[in-house]
Amino acid sequence: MTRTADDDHRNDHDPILELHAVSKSYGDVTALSGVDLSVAPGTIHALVGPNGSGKTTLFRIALGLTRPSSGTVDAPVEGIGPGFQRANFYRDLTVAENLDVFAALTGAEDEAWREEICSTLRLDRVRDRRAGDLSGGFGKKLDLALALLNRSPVVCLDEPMGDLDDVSKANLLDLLADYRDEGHAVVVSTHHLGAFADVIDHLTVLHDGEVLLDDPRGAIDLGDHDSLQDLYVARSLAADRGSTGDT
Ligand SMILES: Nc1ncnc2c1ncn2[C@@H]1O[C@H](COP(=O)(O)OP(=O)(O)OP(=O)(O)O)[C@@H](O)[C@H]1O
Repeated sequence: MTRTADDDHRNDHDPILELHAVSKSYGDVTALSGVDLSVAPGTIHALVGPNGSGKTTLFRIALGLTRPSSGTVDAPVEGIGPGFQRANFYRDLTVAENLDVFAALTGAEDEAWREEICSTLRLDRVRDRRAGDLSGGFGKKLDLALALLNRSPVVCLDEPMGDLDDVSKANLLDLLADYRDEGHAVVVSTHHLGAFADVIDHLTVLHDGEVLLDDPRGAIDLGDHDSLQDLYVARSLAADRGSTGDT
């Protein structure tokens, strides 16, 4: 369910995106089972989990692209900026034309912001290139630019680091941290938790369609683990074995 303008009496600290008891089945495959998720404004919220744990399904439900089998979604009336694992742009248009079309479709009028995104992601050099001819990394950058273009209060980015060069990765982390600091929420689904370790504010771990861990960064006790990545892997392995994974 998307909030309507009349419903939208959020204050600054209310969650910007919430899933309540969301389940999704495909035939006899349970992709998600009773998932609650609450994303706060001004946070970078990482969503991790082994292959097949339900991350993409959760994103698609949050974005309204897939209907949950049960449960509800409370999303902002302004919409969510989607950044997909697979390219989501018009392949026959140039990069610049894609940016123009998406800006027109979403009412994104802030030219300075568009320029900042393009220079941060080093997209400038391929502005006149047909989008379908872009390399994997530049295709990912164009998807990211389109997701961020209209400054949605929340963006959901699926594996945003995939195929990016190291300079662009560093720039993207800075851009996302700034975006967060302006009060927006950034939800990142990734298999590279370590790359986001310095910027994330909240971690949700999915395992077999259920929430295994869901805590603000400051509340996570690493125990004997050296990093969030190590903790996540240990918890996931323990869940596979049916134990708690606490050290
Ligand atoms: N359209 C579909 N039809 C049938 N099963 C599906 C469909 N989409 C997802 N699934 C199943 O739902 C489960 C969760 O898949 P999902 O793609 O959400 O996981 P994921 O965590 O994003 O995985 P990965 O890390 O490999 O991208 C998997 O068992 C998958 O096979």
